[in-house]
Amino acid sequence: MSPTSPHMNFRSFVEALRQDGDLVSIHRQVDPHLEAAAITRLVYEHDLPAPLFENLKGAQKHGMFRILGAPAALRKDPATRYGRLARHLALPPTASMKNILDKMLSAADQAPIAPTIVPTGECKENIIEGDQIHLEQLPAPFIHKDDGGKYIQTYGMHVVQSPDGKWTNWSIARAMIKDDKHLVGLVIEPQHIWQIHQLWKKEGRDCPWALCFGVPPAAIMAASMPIRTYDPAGNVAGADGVSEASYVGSYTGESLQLVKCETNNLHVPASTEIVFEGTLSITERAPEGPFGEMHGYVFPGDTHDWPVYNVDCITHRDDAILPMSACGRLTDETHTLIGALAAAEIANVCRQAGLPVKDSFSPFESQVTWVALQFDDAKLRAMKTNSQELREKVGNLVFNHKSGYTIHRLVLVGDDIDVYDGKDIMWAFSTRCRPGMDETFFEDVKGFPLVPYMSHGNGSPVKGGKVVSDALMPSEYTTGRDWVAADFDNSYPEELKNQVLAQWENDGFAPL
Ligand SMILES: Cc1cc2c3c(c1C)C(C)(C)C[C@H]1C[C@@H](c4ccccc4)[C@]4(C(=O)NC(=O)N=C4N2C[C@H](O)[C@H](O)[C@H](O)COP(=O)(O)O)N31
Ligand SMILES: [K+]
Ligand SMILES: [Mn+2]
Repeated sequence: MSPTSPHMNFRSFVEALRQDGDLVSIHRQVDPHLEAAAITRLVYEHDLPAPLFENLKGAQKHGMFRILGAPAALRKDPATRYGRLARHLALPPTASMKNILDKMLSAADQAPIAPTIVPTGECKENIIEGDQIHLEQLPAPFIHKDDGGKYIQTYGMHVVQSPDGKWTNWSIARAMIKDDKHLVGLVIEPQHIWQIHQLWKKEGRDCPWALCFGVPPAAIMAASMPIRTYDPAGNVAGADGVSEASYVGSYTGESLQLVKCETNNLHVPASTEIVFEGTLSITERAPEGPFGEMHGYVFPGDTHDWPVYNVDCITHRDDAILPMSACGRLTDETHTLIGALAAAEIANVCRQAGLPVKDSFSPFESQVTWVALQFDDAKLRAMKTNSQELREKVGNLVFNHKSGYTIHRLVLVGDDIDVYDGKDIMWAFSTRCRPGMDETFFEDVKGFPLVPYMSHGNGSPVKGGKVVSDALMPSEYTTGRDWVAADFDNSYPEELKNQVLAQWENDGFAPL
């Protein structure tokens, strides 16, 4: 029996949400065609408990399957805003986003802990092979009314490995059902699944593949992060980083338990809810999309050819649960995970390059197209640099690194700004960054085609459109901040503030 703690076992994670009062089990029959996603979308837009659809129309015997919506979205109570994410990492429900991202980064300079191969696990409770496989008969969700198909894959973990076996990658990439035996989905440059697919193209063989729905929550966090592992010697193994499995081992402090697939030599977490095994074709492509995506848009009819996945075998737990991200406008996993984890890795890359970046976050108000980088003001001054030089240095570093792929604006701020507070970032950007003069634009870097102004805008969908906006004031480069903020914290003497706070409720105000 594999570990049963919530961050290491998806089923235990669902039970932990129930205990937290952060789960709504729906027993009435719900239609996976739009209805389950509609409920989940409303949950996202109001930060409500995660919906567990226990009785999907068309669900088969031995429970194939139930759906958990909103697996890593926000909780309404500000005190436990990120509690569902915290549960992915065995952090307390009151953990801040900084606690969560620091935990994810803690592995970057620790020795990796390799996974352990075990003989069997819960994911082997049911095995369906060959002509028993009928993907079209599964209660797969149709998520947005203008989508191009049933996106069964929005929160599962792809497992692929380089032909030499040295590099195993775990990542999330969308895929929809193509027909009874095939999926089709984005395999896009520079993602690791794309890099490994390219290696198999050179080999001239289809890429062995597994897709794991309902993996240990600590694993799906690394799957969503553009990590590179820096081994103690500072080398980056593999082409561009390796082994999310070992990275997960580092930040959980325990070795993940994996079992071998039935039909290939890949390994998957033993407690996975549902495993698809097969190959990612190096030749076959098919029309895919559109899909209501992370920036909040679906462009009807916007279909493109992408690689086909061939499903040879399905294994699953009894009463299996499929996690679903009905992504779009704020606030879902494409914001809480993609933006946040890219921001964390970008800060890591900046620090590795010697830049005094203390903190970073991707503000939800920017639909995670921006990252704010908080500089240590004293160390900035010691650099004896200037705005233009710093903008060029940061832009050339980040916009040419894979972790910067999804980000189109970097906002440089001082350490009086809380990067986790969107209001703070907008205040600094709006009042300290002179449009044009304090900005450096980058046209000769890789652009992110999922951003609507790229895919459906006026320029190249895949090149340029990026900017470093410096919201550090000139004084921060030289003498230090030469202003006082006109707010309660900064514009009143300490003892007066204490007196006002002590009198607050007596004066008739509600507690702050
Ligand atoms: C958490 C999460 C991450 C996602 C995605 C989604 C969710 C919920 C859905 C809902 C399916 C929407 C699309 C959004 C879409 C997308 C496409 C490109 C870039 C960002 C997002 C894409 C996707 O379809 N393709 C892709 O290549 N990467 C995605 N990521 C980002 C990657 O998981 C992330 O980049 C990792 O770092 C990859 O690992 P790697 O570094 O290569 O080992 N999806
Ligand atoms: K990853
Ligand atoms: Mn990777």
